[in-house]
Amino acid sequence: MTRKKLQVRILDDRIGSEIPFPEYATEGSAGLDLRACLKEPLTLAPGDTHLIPTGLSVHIADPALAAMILPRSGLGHKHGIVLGNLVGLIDSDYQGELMVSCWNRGQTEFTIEIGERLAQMVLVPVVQADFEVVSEFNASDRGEGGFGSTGSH
Ligand SMILES: O=c1ccn([C@H]2C[C@H](O)[C@@H](COP(=O)(O)OP(=O)(O)OP(=O)(O)O)O2)c(=O)[nH]1
Ligand SMILES: [Mg+2]
Repeated sequence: MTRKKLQVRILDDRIGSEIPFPEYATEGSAGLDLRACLKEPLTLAPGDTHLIPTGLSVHIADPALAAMILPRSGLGHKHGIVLGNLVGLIDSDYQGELMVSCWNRGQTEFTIEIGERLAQMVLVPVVQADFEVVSEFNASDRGEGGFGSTGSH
């Protein structure tokens, strides 16, 4: 197993005690759960979106990496708590606090407790593009077909 060293700053002194430090839940987990670093519980009414601090910042530093913030399936499916931006992308040069945009897309209010696991962060490889402007592409099997062009089933 290869792990990447990732610099992290702890911005709230409750992290590591009252609010656990993020860790992989199992050996095979892809994501690190990010927790709500709130001063008090926060109730999201149906339709509400709130930007919630995590109490942590990371500096990925390597442009060949990024982090994605993804919803947790249980919160999203059972309680309608997903991300206001659908997916969060953390740039390798971002040094600010990791924030989670929480959107209650459900029909009932939901209370986010202090330290609740809200979302998960996944480190992903990135390839930056170097655009080469051309007038034509070499022909491919698909060509310009998309959006269902290969049939309805
Ligand atoms: O869920 C998220 C999404 C983004 N960010 C931080 C890290 C990211 O590197 C930065 C900018 O995000 P993005 O590029 O998606 O937002 P933008 O609206 O394009 O803002 P900017 O103009 O700052 O790039 O905000 C978070 O903390 N949480
Ligand atoms: Mg941006």
